[in-house]
Amino acid sequence: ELEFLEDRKRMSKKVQAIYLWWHKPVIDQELLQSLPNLKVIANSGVGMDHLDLKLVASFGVKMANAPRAVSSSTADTGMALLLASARRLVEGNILILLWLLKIIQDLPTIINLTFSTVIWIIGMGSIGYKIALRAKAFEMNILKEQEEQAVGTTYCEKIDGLLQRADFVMVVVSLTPQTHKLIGKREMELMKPTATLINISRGAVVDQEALVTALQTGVIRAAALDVTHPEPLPRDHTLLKLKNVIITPHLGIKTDKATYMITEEAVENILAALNGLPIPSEVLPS
Ligand SMILES: O=CC(=O)O
Repeated sequence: ELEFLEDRKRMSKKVQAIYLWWHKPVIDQELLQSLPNLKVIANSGVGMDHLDLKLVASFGVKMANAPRAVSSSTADTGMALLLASARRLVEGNILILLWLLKIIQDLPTIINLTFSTVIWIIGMGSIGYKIALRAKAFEMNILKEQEEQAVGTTYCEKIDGLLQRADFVMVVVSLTPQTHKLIGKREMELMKPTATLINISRGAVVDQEALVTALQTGVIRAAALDVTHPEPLPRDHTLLKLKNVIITPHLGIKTDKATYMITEEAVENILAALNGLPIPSEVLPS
């Protein structure tokens, strides 16, 4: 039996599974208390930062996300941003007019990806792994230390050297209290002045104030962001005005096939939970 609900207050007590469609409905204590039969919440994406995992688990409710459906799409978006920034595609699309009108003669230099260009992928989960595959295909160098997978307490000791060596820093890590503003002023100052920061995780993983300053003062070359904090940014936000930034509206997984694939994965997770089987993409509270 399926119910499509806009108004969470109308949710029947019989509900056993919720498919969270782009963070809706909001799951809080009140809702969980009102659903005594709830067994599983399946999320329509990979990031679970909108859910209080511990709270949900304390009600004996299982949770699942959809990494199979979203990893490749998100990795493609990350690479598209990397390429667009390196090859100045967005700027080039504007410059073509000035060039054909002979207003400009000299075109800007674009950045090479091959020949010892180094990418550091922060967050070697299912998306990070797919980015690594793509970066390899572009003959980029992936930092060996990646495998050490350092998010957590050992992170601070490791992060500095990697930031200093990377030409492209791709942020893919989940947003948690530990990764909030993980990339701040200090981290950006460690980066090469020629480096590019790409964020496809969550806006709050990067300190946006510090990013604005870093981009304005040449601390780093450029940024390419599919995520910001908040989304969308207010109209007068400086990030929207800087020439060395590309921003897309959280397009990460919004492909033509995504809705189908994500829903299919969510249904698999829900059916497994309802039948008491192992949930393929179960997410546990950390
Ligand atoms: O943002 C997209 C996701 O969390 O999968």
